[in-house]
Amino acid sequence: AGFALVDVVRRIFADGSSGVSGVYGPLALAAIMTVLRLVLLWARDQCATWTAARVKVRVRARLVERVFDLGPGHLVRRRVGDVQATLVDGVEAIQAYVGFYLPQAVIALVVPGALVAFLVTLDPWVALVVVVGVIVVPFARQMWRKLLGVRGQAHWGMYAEYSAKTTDALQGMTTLVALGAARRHGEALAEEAERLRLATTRSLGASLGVYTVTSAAMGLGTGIAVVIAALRHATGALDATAVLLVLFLSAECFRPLSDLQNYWHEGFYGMAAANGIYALLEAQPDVKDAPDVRPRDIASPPSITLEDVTFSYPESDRLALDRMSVELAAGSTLALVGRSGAGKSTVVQLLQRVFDPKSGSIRIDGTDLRALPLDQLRSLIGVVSQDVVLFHGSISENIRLAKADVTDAELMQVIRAARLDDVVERLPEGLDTQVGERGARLSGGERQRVAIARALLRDAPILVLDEATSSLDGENEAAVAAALQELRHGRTTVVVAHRLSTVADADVVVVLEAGRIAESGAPAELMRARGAWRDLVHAQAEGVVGS
Ligand SMILES: Nc1ncnc2c1ncn2[C@@H]1O[C@H](COP(=O)(O)OP(=O)(O)OP(=O)(O)O)[C@@H](O)[C@H]1O
Repeated sequence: AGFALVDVVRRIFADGSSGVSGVYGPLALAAIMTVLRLVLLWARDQCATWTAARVKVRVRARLVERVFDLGPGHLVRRRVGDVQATLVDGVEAIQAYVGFYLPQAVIALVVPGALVAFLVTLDPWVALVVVVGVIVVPFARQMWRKLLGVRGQAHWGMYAEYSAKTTDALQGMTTLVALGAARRHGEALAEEAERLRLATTRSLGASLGVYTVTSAAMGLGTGIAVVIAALRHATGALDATAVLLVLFLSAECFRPLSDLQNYWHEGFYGMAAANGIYALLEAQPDVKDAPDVRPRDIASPPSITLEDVTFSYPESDRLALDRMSVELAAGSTLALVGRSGAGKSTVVQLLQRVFDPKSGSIRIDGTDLRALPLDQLRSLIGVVSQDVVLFHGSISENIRLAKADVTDAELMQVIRAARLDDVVERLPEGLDTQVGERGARLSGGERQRVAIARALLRDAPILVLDEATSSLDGENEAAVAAALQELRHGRTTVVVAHRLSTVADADVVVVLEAGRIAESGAPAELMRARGAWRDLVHAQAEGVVGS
C-alpha cells in the first residue's frame, strides 16, 4: 500500500499532464493492499487469541495437576489464595504475553529488518538513521527493564497477597462476624487494597516512562530520516519518489515497535505472573513415589506400626514427634489423646504420608509407607475429619465423590448405615438437596454423617477419625456414634480422641505430651495407673479429653 500511495502522490505532483485518471490504478492497488492488510491483521488476532486460549488451557491443566501432586503439605506453606491467584489471574495475564506480545516481538524483529534492507538500496545514510532509531528503542526499554521488573514483581506480589487475604476473609466470614472483627478486618483489607493501588500506579508509572522515551526515539528517528532524505534530494542524490518512500517506509519501520510498546504493559504483567507460575511448576512435592515402587498385597484390615518416628514440620526446628513407637494389631483401635499441640494430628498426617518422618518408619502390614505407591496408600485409608469439607452440589454428589460408579442401591445402603436416611427424608428435595457452599445448609452432626457415608463407600481397611471437639446435640451425637460404630467394624482405626467414650472403646490409648509418648496401654490399665492419662481426664471438662 505504501508503494502504491507513493506512486499516487508522485503522479499527482510530478506528472500533472496525465490528469487524474493516471492515479486510479495505483489508488485501487493501495485500497486492495489496505483491505488485505486489515484481513491479515484480523487473521493474526484470531490466531493469537486461539493460540493463547490453548496455552492457557494447557498451563492451567499442568498447574492443577501440579498442585494436586504437591498435595496438602505444600499448602501448609503457601497461602491458598495466593495459589488461586496464580491459577486464575496469573494464567489469564499470560494471555496478553503469549497472544500478543510474543507474536508482535517477532514482527518487530522481522519487519524493520526487511524494510531497512530496502532503505539501504535507496540511500545508506537514511537507512543508518533508521537503524540507529530501531536499535535505540529496544535498548531504552532494556535499560528500564530492571526497574520495571522490580515494580512488576512488587505489583504481582501485592495482588496475590490481596487475593489470599480476600479468600481468607470470605471463608472466615462467620468467625469474623462472631468475633465482632468484621469491620476491623474490612478496614485492614481496604488498606491492603490501597497498597495494591500504589503498587499498580508505580508499575504503571515505570511503563509510562519507558513509553515516553521510546515514543520520542521513534518520532525522532522518522523525523531525522525524512530531513536527511530531503537534504539528499536537494543535492540531487535522491529523487522525489525516493523521498516519499523514505517518509512511508521509515514510519513503517517503527510501527511494529510502537505496536509492541502498546502490548508491553500487559505482556509485562504476564511476565511477572509467569514467575509465579514457574515457581509453582518447579516446586517439589514433600512426598513422591520412589521410582521402583509397585503395589503390594496388604492384609485387610492391616496392622500399623510406628517405630521411632521423629518429625518436625518444614521450616520449624521443634520436634512435633519425638521417637514415637506404637504397635497396632489388625482390626484394633488406637486412640491418640493429649493436650492441644501434643502431636495427635501430626501422627495422622504422617500416616497419610502428607509428609515423611525425619527418621524412623511407619509400616502398614509390615510394609513401609514409602514402599507403597501413593495411590495405593490413599486407597487404604479412609478419613473422617472433624472439619468435614462439603462441596457446592447435592448431598448425593457429595457422597458419590468417594467412589466413581456407585449404584443407587449402594448409595442408599451407606446412607442408612451412616444414619443419614432420616435427614434425607426431612430435606425438601431428598438426596438432590443442595448443601450450600461448604455444606452451610447442614448441621455439624449431619455433615459428619455425610463424611461417614463417604468413608463407608470408600470402604478402606484403615480408618482415620478426627473426632469433633465441639459437642453435638443429643440426637446428633447418638446418630453419629451409631454410624461410627458401624464404620469402625472390621477396620484398623486411628482416632484423635476427645471423648471419654471413644477412649474407653479403644484397644490402645497413647497419651502424647509435646510429641512424646507420656503413657500408653489399654484404657483400663491407664485408669489404674494414675499417670498422665488420669491427670488429663481431671484437667479437662467433664467427658472431654484433650481439646
Ligand atoms: N504446619 C505446621 N508447621 C509448623 N508447625 C506445626 C504445623 N502444624 C502443627 N505444628 C506444630 O506441631 C505440633 C503438633 O501439632 P499437632 O497439630 O499435631 O497437635 P495436636 O495434638 O493435633 O493439637 P490439636 O488437638 O490442637 O489439634 C504443635 O506444636 C504445632 O504447633
